[in-house]
Amino acid sequence: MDVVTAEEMRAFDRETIERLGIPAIALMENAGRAIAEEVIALCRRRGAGAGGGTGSADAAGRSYGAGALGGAGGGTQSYGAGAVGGTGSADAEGRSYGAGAVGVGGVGGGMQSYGAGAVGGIGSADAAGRSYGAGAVGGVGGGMQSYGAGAMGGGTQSYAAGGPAIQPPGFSVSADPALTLTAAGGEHWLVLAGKGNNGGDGLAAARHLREAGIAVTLVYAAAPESLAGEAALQRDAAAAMGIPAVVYGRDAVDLAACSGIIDALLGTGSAGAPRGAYAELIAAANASGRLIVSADIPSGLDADTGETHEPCIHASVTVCLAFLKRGLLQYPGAGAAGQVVVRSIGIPAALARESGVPVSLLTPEVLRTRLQVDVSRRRSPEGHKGTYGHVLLAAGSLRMSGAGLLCARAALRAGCGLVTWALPDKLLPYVIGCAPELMLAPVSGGDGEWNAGTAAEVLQLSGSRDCMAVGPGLGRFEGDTDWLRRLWEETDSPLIIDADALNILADADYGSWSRRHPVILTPHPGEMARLAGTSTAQVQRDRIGLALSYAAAHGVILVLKGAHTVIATPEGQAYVNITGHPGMGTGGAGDVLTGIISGLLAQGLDAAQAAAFGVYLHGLAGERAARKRDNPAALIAGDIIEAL
Ligand SMILES: NC(=O)C1=CN([C@@H]2O[C@H](COP(=O)(O)OP(=O)(O)OC[C@H]3O[C@@H](n4cnc5c(N)ncnc54)[C@H](O)[C@@H]3O)[C@@H](O)[C@H]2O)[C@@H](O)CC1
Ligand SMILES: Nc1ncnc2c1ncn2[C@@H]1O[C@H](COP(=O)(O)OP(=O)(O)O)[C@@H](O)[C@H]1O
Ligand SMILES: [K+]
Repeated sequence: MDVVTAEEMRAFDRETIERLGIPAIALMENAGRAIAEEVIALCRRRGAGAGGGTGSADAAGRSYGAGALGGAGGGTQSYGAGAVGGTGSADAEGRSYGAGAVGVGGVGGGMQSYGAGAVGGIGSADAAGRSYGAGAVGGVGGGMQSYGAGAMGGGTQSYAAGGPAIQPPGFSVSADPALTLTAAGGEHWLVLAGKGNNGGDGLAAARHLREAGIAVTLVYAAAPESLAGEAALQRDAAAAMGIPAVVYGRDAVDLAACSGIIDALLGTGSAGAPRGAYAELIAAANASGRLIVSADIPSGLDADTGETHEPCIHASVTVCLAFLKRGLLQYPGAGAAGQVVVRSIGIPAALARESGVPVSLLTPEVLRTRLQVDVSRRRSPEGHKGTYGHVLLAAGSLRMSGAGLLCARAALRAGCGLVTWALPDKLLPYVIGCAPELMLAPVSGGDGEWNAGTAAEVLQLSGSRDCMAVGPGLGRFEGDTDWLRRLWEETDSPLIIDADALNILADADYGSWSRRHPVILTPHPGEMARLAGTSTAQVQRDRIGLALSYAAAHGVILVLKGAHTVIATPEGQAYVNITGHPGMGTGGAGDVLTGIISGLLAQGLDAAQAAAFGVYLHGLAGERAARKRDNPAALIAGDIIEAL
């Protein structure tokens, strides 16, 4: 899934309108419809009657991709419960990716399920039960009557594993379930409309909600006469339908007197902190305690950096239009957006590909198709330990031997054939037997610390290894710059640099160091700040932007760790990972990541593949490890290794 800036988004808008000839109003209509569909799905899920289900796409609260919100329908009539969810894809962890595939939805247990499973029916799942591609999970029709293409005929369970949809015999008919709410009586939504196109999207959504029987009131942030272009057309259409409207500042408005709020105040055209009526409406909407659905981005969010201005909407759901915006992936914006659903509005996805949008969400599909990673990690039936490569690790010191041990064990669990851990010889008696699978290579360090003279020994060891990881628990020592420079310039395999080895780099002018093989740097934000000569806060201000520019300028693969880790390549690509868990904020979790990446490198993945796939697997393992604990706060780094 491509991730765009506001400027890229505007260019794709323009191209669609000017080159393809699709009128701007058509895009806005699609946007309004998409927003309305998500609001209706929300109303249905919170038990307004029809769906009865409380389905949510993602136990971890993340959902990217159209249809991710589809839930299970258990009511007597479930129009579209699951049907809406029928356009997304989900992996076994419940995360949903991508437009056009099948969401977690699609389970219809109602007496009549229109669309439950209906959309599903084509696709495939891998052996691990993860489902990729269009239609993968859908197709479970449990209703007494199932209408719709792909509905699996009312059987108890019918899985559409790759097969074509089976039509029930006889006459069939389908309605427009995504825009239908059978019991809309209790719903009254306010649509907060700005005067730009974001407001226009909200106004278009209002008409569809009204059609679904939901009471709607428009709240204009500016005088309606000040709207122009397509937004003005939407204003007039809403007025012609008799949708009630008030103007903030002129009429009395109580934002708590509703069942939900559509935030269509500011979108990608927003500049700086919200001003005047916009700021007041945002603050009042947040204070209302009502559910907020944002159009495109939460108003007050910087669409590129993810900075939240004061004030910024705190949405439950953000219906992101056409392409995922960078600011929705970067904290704190990611926290203000709630569940993100990316919906197509008629701007071809190929535009982003063709124009070389540099940032992608790291999904299994992106790993497979853009990075060409074999995510199934197939082992050759005739493979042996030599097939899967040999990691050399230079790590650990007297006070931080555990970092080396964690890293080495993680490399083994990542599936490499062999791991040799080079460590100061004084440590040897203490770590012997800690991980019997490891090979230990003591280097001269009488006091348990590293010293500059060990470079030759490490280089000697590296000669017959497939990659080298340096840094976890290393400590600093006299002459460490020259020591690292020798490893950098003379190792004949990919190098991964972490922890204190990053701090050595930060103090060195390493731009002049020569290097023939790829280097992966894995800084956390504090280490990144030292590398880039800036503050941690500045690093966190726009992690994607910084990672892209640093990796390109220094010719390295950069793994900027932390929630939503960014992997950037020297060629100018970046991948944003969304696996992981806050429980992973624990000492040694980064050492585990370094081990995983080196284990993958040894198996022959290239540096970008190993970094991206390593980060992805590390996050998944962290999630699994967190689920095993009574409370995720109890998670420790070793648990992540065991969950690999
Ligand atoms: N063809 C298009 O351009 C499409 C645009 N779309 C929507 O249009 C949005 C972008 O629309 P616009 O470019 O019109 O911009 P916005 O609607 O985001 O906002 C621009 C308006 O807000 C005002 N404004 C900007 N910053 C402000 C601040 N800090 N405080 C108060 N007022 C501020 C500006 O004066 C202007 O009137 C997208 O986010 C999306 O929702 C969609 O309808 C799809 C198609
Ligand atoms: N909130 C979070 N969500 C996802 N991943 C996290 C979160 N907090 C930490 N992590 C991950 O845990 C690891 C911590 O690494 P690091 O800070 O280097 O720890 P250490 O130096 O103790 O090994 C990183 O991979 C980071 O991305
Ligand atoms: K908005």
